[in-house]
Amino acid sequence: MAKQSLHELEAVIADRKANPIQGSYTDYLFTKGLDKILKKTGEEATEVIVAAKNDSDPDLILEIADLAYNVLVLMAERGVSVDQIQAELASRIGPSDAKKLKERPAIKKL
Ligand SMILES: N=c1c2ncn([C@@H]3O[C@H](COP(=O)(O)OP(=O)(O)OP(=O)(O)O)[C@@H](O)[C@H]3O)c2ncn1[C@@H]1O[C@H](COP(=O)(O)O)[C@@H](O)[C@H]1O
Repeated sequence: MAKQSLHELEAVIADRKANPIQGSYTDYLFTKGLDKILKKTGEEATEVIVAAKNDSDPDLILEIADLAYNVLVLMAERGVSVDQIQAELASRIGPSDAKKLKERPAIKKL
């Protein structure tokens, strides 16, 4: 199955911002501006909550993908990168996880 990484989608969104294309939904959001992007992000977050609460709703993955796309558009609008989010998440790795990571090479040597 074809996959698209967050970095790849980030690059497409950045390209739409730099080189607007007629009919592009991403360009439509950037043209409407921050308030529209925030409104759509809030709507998509609500749709994720509704789908997650409903066991028989088949659309949870679709709704999470919509939210991820909207958050990436919001990040581009506010100048936040996927790398920055990854660095922030990495900085939160707890002491026990850091210890486990340090122990890995020692285990390999055995
Ligand atoms: N992942 C997405 C993505 N997810 C959702 N959407 C669009 O988001 C819109 C959401 O529909 P809604 O009914 O909520 O909104 P609407 O009624 O169309 O419009 P408004 O409510 O915003 O006024 C749809 O038009 C979807 O096509 C997306 N549009 C684009 N992408 C990605 O962005 C790339 C670039 O897309 P374009 O900018 O359209 O070229 C695509 O190749 C995709 O990878």
